[in-house]
Amino acid sequence: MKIVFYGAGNMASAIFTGMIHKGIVDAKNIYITSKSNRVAAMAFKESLGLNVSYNDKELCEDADYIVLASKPQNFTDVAERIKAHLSKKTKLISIMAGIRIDTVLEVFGTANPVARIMPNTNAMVQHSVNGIAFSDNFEDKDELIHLMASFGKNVVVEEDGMDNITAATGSGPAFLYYIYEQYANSLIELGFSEEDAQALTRELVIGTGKTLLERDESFEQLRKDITSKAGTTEAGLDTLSEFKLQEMIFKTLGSARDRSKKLSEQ
Ligand SMILES: NC(=O)C1=CN([C@@H]2O[C@H](COP(=O)(O)OP(=O)(O)OC[C@H]3O[C@@H](n4cnc5c(N)ncnc54)[C@H](O)[C@@H]3O)[C@@H](O)[C@H]2O)C=CC1
Ligand SMILES: O=C(O)[C@@H]1CCC=N1
Repeated sequence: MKIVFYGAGNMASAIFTGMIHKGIVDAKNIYITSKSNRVAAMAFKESLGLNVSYNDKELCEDADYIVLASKPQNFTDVAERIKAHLSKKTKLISIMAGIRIDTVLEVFGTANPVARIMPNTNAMVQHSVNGIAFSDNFEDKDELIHLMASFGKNVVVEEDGMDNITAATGSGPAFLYYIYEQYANSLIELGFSEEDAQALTRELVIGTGKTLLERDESFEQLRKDITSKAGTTEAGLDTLSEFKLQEMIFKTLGSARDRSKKLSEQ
């Protein structure tokens, strides 16, 4: 199997690192190319043993999958590199937020099988959530689903569901990291050093994450287990509940979803 990544940035590297670390694809079957960060691409060759090439004919020849992993705004440039060498049998995998399947086909002027994937950077620790939407002519979906399962949980959706999954779990890690940043900043305000604030917040997040891995109680139950009657947690939660946190998060997700829709219209 030959998998070619056009783009070797944050998201592509999380995917191919996850695939190689999980042993689902041999590094020698992965080819990457980029535009700007050639040094980074060569570093991946050194660290992971994959192939780096800038020869589009060589890259596209006998490719089973070509992963379109540039930013949406660079897609047409990437397509120009691939067009002349694209085989009809090659399956196109797009991770570009907001770019619809019919747009991919229109830009290439082909009828290749296309899958839209919406992963997240947790792929680098094999714990992504992957929204997947297939073109109608995509055969042997199970092979790709198996590949994607190597670095995360798959959620197969109709293409209209991709805007929501992009907001919820594609951008989702960034929203949580932002909340963790504010938590650490608040620890500094409480009087902790910046170093301690970062370390304590990190440990808290990792600890609650590991609890969620090992316990199946609901978020609410896990919260209630901490909240002693008339205790410190209850006092804090009484204050927290005065702010419209759920509305803030919903509006945040709504803006990300709307941006995904806007990208689809371009
Ligand atoms: N970063 C994330 O958490 C996620 C990103 N995505 C999507 O993944 C795509 C890439 O995002 P990032 O990895 O964050 O961006 P990035 O800027 O880190 O990587 C973009 C890559 O595309 C390459 N590139 C640009 N023009 C090219 C060309 N003409 N030929 C070959 N390579 C070219 C760049 O050299 C770079 O390696 C975007 O479409 C984004 O919507 C999807 C899910 C999550
Ligand atoms: O911010 C973006 O557009 C990309 C897609 C989801 C996460 N990062």
